[in-house]
This record gives sequence, C-alpha cells and structure tokens, in this order.
Amino acid sequence: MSQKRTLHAFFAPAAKKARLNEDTSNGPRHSDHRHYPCPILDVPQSMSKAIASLPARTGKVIKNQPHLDLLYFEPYIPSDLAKDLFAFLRSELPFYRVEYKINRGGIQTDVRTPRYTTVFGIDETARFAEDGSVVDAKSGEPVQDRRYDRYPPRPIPGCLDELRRSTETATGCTFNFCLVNYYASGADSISFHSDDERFLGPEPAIASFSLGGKRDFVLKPKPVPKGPDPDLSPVAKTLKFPLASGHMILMRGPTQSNWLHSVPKRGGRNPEDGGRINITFRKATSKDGTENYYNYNVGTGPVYRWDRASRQMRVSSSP
Ligand SMILES: O=C(O)CCC(=O)C(=O)O
Ligand SMILES: [Fe+2]
Repeated sequence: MSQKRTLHAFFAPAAKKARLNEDTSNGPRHSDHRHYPCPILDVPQSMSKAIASLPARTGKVIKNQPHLDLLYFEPYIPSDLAKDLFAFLRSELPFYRVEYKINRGGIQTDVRTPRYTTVFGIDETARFAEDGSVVDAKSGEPVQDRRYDRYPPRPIPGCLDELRRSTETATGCTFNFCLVNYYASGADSISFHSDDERFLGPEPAIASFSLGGKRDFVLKPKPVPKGPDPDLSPVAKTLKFPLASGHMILMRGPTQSNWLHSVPKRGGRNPEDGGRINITFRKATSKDGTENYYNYNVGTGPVYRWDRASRQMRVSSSP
C-alpha cells in the first residue's frame, strides 16, 4: 500500500466518508484505519437493524460432561441473515494464509495455516483514540511498545463490531478481539487445540459463530486433566456438533483448560464445501495477546480478497 493512500485514508474528512454513503442516512459507510489494507464496508442499515435484534433464540446450557460449560445458540442468527452476513464478510474482509516456523525438539518446521485468517482488536491495556492511534487504556497517552510495532493493531470494523456488541449483551461477557477463519473447502481445517493462553486469563469465555457451510466442531477431553476432580475425566466422551450457518457456541468456565476442540478436514466431495466463516470473540488482557493474535492470524504474507468472478480467494496485494 502506498504512503499516499495510507495518509489519505487516515486523514480523510468525515464528510467524504459520509458522501460515499448512499444507503444509510447516518454513520460512515466504511470503516477505515491506516493499518487496514483497504477500507471495510459497514453493513447496510437493514442488516444492522437485524443484528441489533439478535439472538434469534436463547442459548442452551451444555454442562453434561466433566469440566465442560457451553452455551449453544441454535441458531443465534436466522438463516437468511446468516447467508447475507456470510456473503458480505467473505467479500469485504482482508484475509491471510499465514506461514510460520516452529521449533519441535530442536528441529525447525515450517507450518502453513490450513485456512484463511484475519484478526481485529487490541488487548485491554490499550484502546484506539479518535484519530486511530493506540493509546493507553487508562491514561489516554500514546503507547510505544515493541509488541505493537511488528504487527500494528487494527480496530474491529463496524460490520463485526455490531455482532460483538450483540454477543456481549447476550452472554454477559466482554470482548476486545475478533478472529475470523475462512475454510474455503473441506481441505481447510483447524487441528485440536485449546484457547487457554495466559493472556486470556483464567476461565476465558470465547464466543464462536458459524456462517456458510456446515462443518463438524469436535471437542475431546485433554489427556491430563487439570480440574479439581481428575478422576471424572477419563469417562468424558468426544462430542461432535455439526455447526450450521448462524449457530453460535460460547465456550466458558473450565472448558478451555480441560477440553480440546477442532474442525477436522472432510474427505471426498461434499455439497457443504461451499466455504465456511468462523468468527470468534475473545478478551485479551495483555499486550502479549495482541502480538500473538496478529502474528498468527495476519503475519507478513500477502492479502487475499474474495474474487466474485472466479469465486475464489485471490492475492490482492503483497506486503
Ligand atoms: O472454526 C471453528 O469453529 C473453530 C475455530 C477455532 O477454534 C479458533 O479459531 O480457535
Ligand atoms: Fe479455538
């Protein structure tokens, strides 16, 4: 991205943004920030209204396994809105295919993330000022920290922030990060893991939305339980949720410290392989969280955007 566009986008007057806005009477049509690779359209007013009235159903508490605590909305977003939101986000968001190196027993291994990812947000020690700069959450003073330098944080764009606000009201939790995965086909996946990094604090709550194609979300107990009554854990089962478009699962309480979750690859040709978006809202408590999330979900590779003509992700700009 050229310096010219960056500066232009950063200082673009509000009136200019408003002029772009044909289908809404107030508020900008785009969300923009100097660290976005491109401006991100806000949802049209009709969608915005519909998002404000969510969830479509109340959540069902699932606590029938040791150290598991889920709140399952079936659905949170009704299917017509989920379909529109899926198409909107796939067209609008910048995605990445992150590659990184890990050290396993002294051997360097290259890892290619088997899905498209993107992330927005900043941990609770900081916030974005009106002008888009990062300031200390308490003092409002500008923040200089090496953990923000390599991958500068980006504010959650309007189109995802409306869903974040709805999710906070529905769950009583607060969130400052939004991670998005795009599984282009059954070959894309996420392997068994838990989201229990220190920067999420103890017993983190993670709200996880599904849009688009149906995929199995699989949970299994961790091999070595950390809970107060470990004797119960070996009898815990593997659980499979075939998540459909609009469903939301809130994982909370002891879930992350005791269970692993995954979205396994699907073999063969599946009619549901038309792509799936997963959105997770989380709360990071320290700057390490911000550094980690941008490192693994944005990285240093090219930006991919959805190409309507060829109906696939295409490299839209290189770093
Ligand atoms: O795609 C999903 O449903 C799960 C995503 C996930 O576990 C993650 O991003 O940490
Ligand atoms: Fe996860």
